[in-house]
Amino acid sequence: MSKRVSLTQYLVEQQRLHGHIPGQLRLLIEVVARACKRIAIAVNKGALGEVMGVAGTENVQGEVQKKLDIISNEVLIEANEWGGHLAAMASEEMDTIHTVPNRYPAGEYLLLFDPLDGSSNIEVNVSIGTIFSVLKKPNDDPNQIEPVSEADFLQPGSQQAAAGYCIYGPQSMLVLTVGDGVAMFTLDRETGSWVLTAENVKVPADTKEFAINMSNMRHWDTPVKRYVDECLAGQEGPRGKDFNMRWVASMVADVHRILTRGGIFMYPWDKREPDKPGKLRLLYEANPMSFLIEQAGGAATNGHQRILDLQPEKLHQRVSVILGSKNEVERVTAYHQEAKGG
Ligand SMILES: O=P(O)(O)OC[C@H]1O[C@](O)(COP(=O)(O)O)[C@@H](O)[C@@H]1O
Ligand SMILES: [Mg+2]
Ligand SMILES: [Mg+2]
Repeated sequence: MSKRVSLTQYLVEQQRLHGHIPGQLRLLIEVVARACKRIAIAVNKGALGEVMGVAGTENVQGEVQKKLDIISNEVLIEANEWGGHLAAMASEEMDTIHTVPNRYPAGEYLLLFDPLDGSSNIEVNVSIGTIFSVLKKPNDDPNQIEPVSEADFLQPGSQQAAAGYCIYGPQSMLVLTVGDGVAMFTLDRETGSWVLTAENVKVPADTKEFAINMSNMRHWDTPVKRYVDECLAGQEGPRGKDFNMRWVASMVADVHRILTRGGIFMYPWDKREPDKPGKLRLLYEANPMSFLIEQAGGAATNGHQRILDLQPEKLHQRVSVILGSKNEVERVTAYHQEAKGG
């Protein structure tokens, strides 16, 4: 890759080649990328800035909010509020949707985000990130401005127009798909621009690396326990090969590793909270990551169904997540079928 290609150049070229990035979508992606650059700078300041510690409030999920959860949420709202490209936003850190004030021309898109992913790693200087998903506003009749409702956001992940994440690690990187493969950009801190550093990213179908929070093992369902036991049995076991394990506890970092070298990531249902399908959120964690993984040739299920086919019922609903290298995801999913007697 000789000539340095900026995010805008890449989007314009992709539009020329595939025609999937109309002006408003390009603008939206550029605005989100700029907001992530501001969050990257705040994260990078660490204890030198006012970003560490708790905010003293709880979000709709009942989780203690970190200062950086709030700061990142505000940066994204502020950056996108002037409208022109989107009609409303939804966030992990906001109970309900945030519509763009109608003094601005409402745009065609809806933006959903996890403003700060991996919150438990903020204070320990481990990679964290921002995850985003873009949907089209349904029945977008330009002649009648229908007020946007929460129901407009409840679209299956297969309807996403774009998805991505920004990882704030040793490098800040933006990883993006608009449905024509996955591209990665690295933030050049000297010029402040996102520079294309990888495109047509592919996840290998096979892997010897699994990621799951092992401390929950006693709470797992049989199919997950069986799969992990077989990985741990290694060469002498039914898989006939040794597996390695990784768990960063930042979904962005675990998924970034998988997009970079393969692997399987699991945050399955467990009986600690049996009424909850899982810990991770469908609309702004599982759907965008599943779109990226599938666009890179991987797979993503909840153990039973393709995540992108799930019909959302609530804005903050949770889901069991199994994603990554295709053959491993299919194996874990098959174990769920077998357990169901399928
Ligand atoms: O602490 P655990 O149970 O290992 O959970 C880690 C998971 O929780 C998360 O931190 C949840 O995301 P948030 O930090 O955005 O709430 C994921 O990034 C990560 O995969
Ligand atoms: Mg998260
Ligand atoms: Mg979060």
